[in-house]
Amino acid sequence: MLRAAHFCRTSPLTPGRFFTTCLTIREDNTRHTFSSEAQPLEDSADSDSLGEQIRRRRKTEWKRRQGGQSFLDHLVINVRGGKGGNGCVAFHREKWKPMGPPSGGNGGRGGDVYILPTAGLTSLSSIPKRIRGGSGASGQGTWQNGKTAPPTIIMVPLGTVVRELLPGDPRRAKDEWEAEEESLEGLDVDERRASLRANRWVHYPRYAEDNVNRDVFKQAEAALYREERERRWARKQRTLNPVHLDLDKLEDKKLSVDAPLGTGQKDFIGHLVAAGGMGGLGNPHFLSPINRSPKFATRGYEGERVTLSLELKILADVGLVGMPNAGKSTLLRAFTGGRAKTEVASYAFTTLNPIIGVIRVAEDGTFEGALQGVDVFEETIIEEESFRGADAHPDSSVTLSKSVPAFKGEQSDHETLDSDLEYRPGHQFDILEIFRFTIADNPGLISGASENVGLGHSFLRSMERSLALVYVVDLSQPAPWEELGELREELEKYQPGMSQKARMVIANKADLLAGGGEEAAVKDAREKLQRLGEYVKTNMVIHDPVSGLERVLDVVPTSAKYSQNLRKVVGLMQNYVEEARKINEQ
Ligand SMILES: Nc1nc2c(ncn2[C@@H]2O[C@H](COP(=O)(O)OP(=O)(O)OP(=O)(O)O)[C@@H](O)[C@H]2O)c(=O)[nH]1
Ligand SMILES: [Mg+2]
Repeated sequence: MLRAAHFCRTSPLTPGRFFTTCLTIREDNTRHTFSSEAQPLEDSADSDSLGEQIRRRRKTEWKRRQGGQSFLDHLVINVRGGKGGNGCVAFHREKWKPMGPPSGGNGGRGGDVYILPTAGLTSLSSIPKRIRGGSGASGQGTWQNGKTAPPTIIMVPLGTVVRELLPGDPRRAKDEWEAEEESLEGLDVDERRASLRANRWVHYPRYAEDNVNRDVFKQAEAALYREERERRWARKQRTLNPVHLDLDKLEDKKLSVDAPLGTGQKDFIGHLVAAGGMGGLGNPHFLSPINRSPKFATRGYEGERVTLSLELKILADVGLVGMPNAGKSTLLRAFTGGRAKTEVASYAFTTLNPIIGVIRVAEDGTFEGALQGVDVFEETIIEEESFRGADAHPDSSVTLSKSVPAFKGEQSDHETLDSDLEYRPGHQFDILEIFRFTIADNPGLISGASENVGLGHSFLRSMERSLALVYVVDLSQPAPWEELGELREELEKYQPGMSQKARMVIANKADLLAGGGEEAAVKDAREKLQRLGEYVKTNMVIHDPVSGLERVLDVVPTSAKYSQNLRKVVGLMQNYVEEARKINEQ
């Protein structure tokens, strides 16, 4: 196996220009270094925000190196039940009783590992990749049995699907028996036997050699292997019935009346995924008419080892799909009035994990996000700085809002709303709300994502169950239609037929084309939009599986930054969601 360590360092060359140097040390000690000049950072940035930019860029680079394997909606974890405690070899000692009976206690059971759906959690980020149940305590003299380890509970968010990975899956770790087999590889018969014995038996001090030559020990060993064969078979049977849990409800089961007494377990603590190992047997267990003084005991068994894939079903009704920097995150922020905390910045792959926002709509099509009073959705760093400035001077008039003319021909969502003072975001909106749906902002999808270019395309997993997909393209690009074709291709490569879920094309950043309102610019913008519409009409037709009819995607120009024309987008999205929900109900 080729193991490699990576060290990356981003260092300033000249102010504003940065070099990323990566050093890879392979297992065979060969070193591989490469440097790449990163995109220049903003010149105007002060040292604070420069540091912040470097931090963010490093985070993005780290995520890119994961090759699309580390989205927080999907996690593969290795779980081990706790090891059982060892049995004890001891003899009772009392005054005037020199040859007391064997009195070694049994080992305690290893801790079981449970998985419990929990309200209030939203991500899998807090779950470690390796989880191990506690070990049972070893037995002691005077018949003292070891304590059973307490259970370990993995708390997962509601909506998590848990699947056990089966043999053959490269991500699966070896189970307890396979791991032992692996450790014995390359040993000859005697070494193998010695190793197996060392893992299974505890001997009275200085009696190890004597024990292994005695018949009573050999009989006990044969019995142990017979029993082990049965347990091995039972463990194999378990793979025929692997763990598969769909944890989308809170469970409040009462313990069955048959629950063993003294488990001390009153509440439901979850679903058992890996049982702890049995404790070892103390030496009284081997007492027999032909062996009055057993000088051996067994060790505790390893707990079950399973590899689980945890998948968070993010059930967003609508998913935004677009190239990096198209403005998906800005759109989500504008739809939710800045409530959705998703980062916005002018470099590619700012968004590293899918993020969900809720859109609430009133009867007349007003959506709550438009009432938050934010007119301009700036980049996160700029917004943070403005907030800091406003905090420092409470009397100053620094606000995020600034008036920007709507791009010609399109309505501003805020202009129409200013007069409607009865609308208020927050709880007041509850009485007006007639429809609600969720929307997901995704990381950027680029051409070649299926070969793990960029962040790969595995984040689309959370979109599989979306009711509708919406393409977001940057209208200020010279040929936005080319982006569309690439996006569709990547969707299809991820899952054939997925592009059929697309319903709309948002042509964002329209303000950049005709924000000033000059006639020539407006004319150009209109022509570009028309060309985009024609491309969509001829190349992006989808076949509605229900009606059997062909369907043309809607094309809507918007400016996410200045919240323009979003009302129309929300209205259309509402239609798609209503339609899809109706079909799903049938
Ligand atoms: N002028 C203008 N700029 C916009 C608009 N929407 C987004 N931007 C800018 O475009 C840049 C990228 O925006 P993001 O929202 O981060 O883009 P994204 O698609 O989420 O990018 P990734 O997360 O990297 O995939 C930021 O600098 C935004 O301020 C818009 O409608 N008009
Ligand atoms: Mg983004």
